[in-house]
Amino acid sequence: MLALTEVGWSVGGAVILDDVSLAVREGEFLAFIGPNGAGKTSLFNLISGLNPVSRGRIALDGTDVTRLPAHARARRGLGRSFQTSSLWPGMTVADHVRLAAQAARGGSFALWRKARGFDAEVRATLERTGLSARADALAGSLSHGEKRKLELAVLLVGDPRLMLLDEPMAGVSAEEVPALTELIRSLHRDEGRTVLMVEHHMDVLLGLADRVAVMHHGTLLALDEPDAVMADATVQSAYLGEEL
Ligand SMILES: Nc1ncnc2c1ncn2[C@@H]1O[C@H](COP(=O)(O)OP(=O)(O)OP(=O)(O)O)[C@@H](O)[C@H]1O
Repeated sequence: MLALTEVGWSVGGAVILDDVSLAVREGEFLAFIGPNGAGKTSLFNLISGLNPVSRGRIALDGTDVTRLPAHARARRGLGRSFQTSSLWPGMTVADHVRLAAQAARGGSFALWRKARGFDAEVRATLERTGLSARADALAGSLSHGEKRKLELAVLLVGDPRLMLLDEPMAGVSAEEVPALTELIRSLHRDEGRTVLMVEHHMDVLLGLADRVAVMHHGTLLALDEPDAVMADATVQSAYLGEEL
């Protein structure tokens, strides 16, 4: 479904990503780990089209999308979430989903005009993400876990087949991690979506991922099933003194 061939990214002469090649099959859950600054978010930016690659090729469903902008990749089924929250604190949960639905269906993203319609879709999406009881709450009043759920709800409205989740557990309290983990698991297992996820919670990842990609200094250090990656001597030595 996704193939990266010798992908690299440089900024002002600094090589941030170098020679990253990997292939993801449809329905797979691939986790990305690596120390801070290893290049995980930068790689997601290249895959989603937020930044152009400096070298290499990216293909989606066998089609070269290397030169396609982010919105064109989104139309082909790619959706991504961001490490930092992208919600409007003064807008309700339901209105976030309604506006996302309006934008996804090609309507203008009119903030000044309350998006009408889409009630059934909003209801279903909030139910799907466990947010029904919070429909009328302002996003700013949500817990971290609920905010992460709402970001997923906004993403799901576009019905992405390939989801790039950048640290979806960031800032979430320990009590809220299991519900969020289950939601992400069901997006993959029950709905068959392909998921690429950057996450620092190793215990969460090991239970979700089919394979784990280890990034280190802008390169792909290892890519294998979770147990094999954790047992890999190179990975262990790269992480010596680092928290996995
Ligand atoms: N626009 C940019 N210009 C210059 N350097 C950048 C830019 N974006 C990222 N970098 C650098 O690229 C490196 C990789 O950053 P990136 O955010 O991709 O790492 P990461 O693995 O996602 O880290 P974290 O786990 O902390 O989110 C870092 O050294 C960062 O400072």
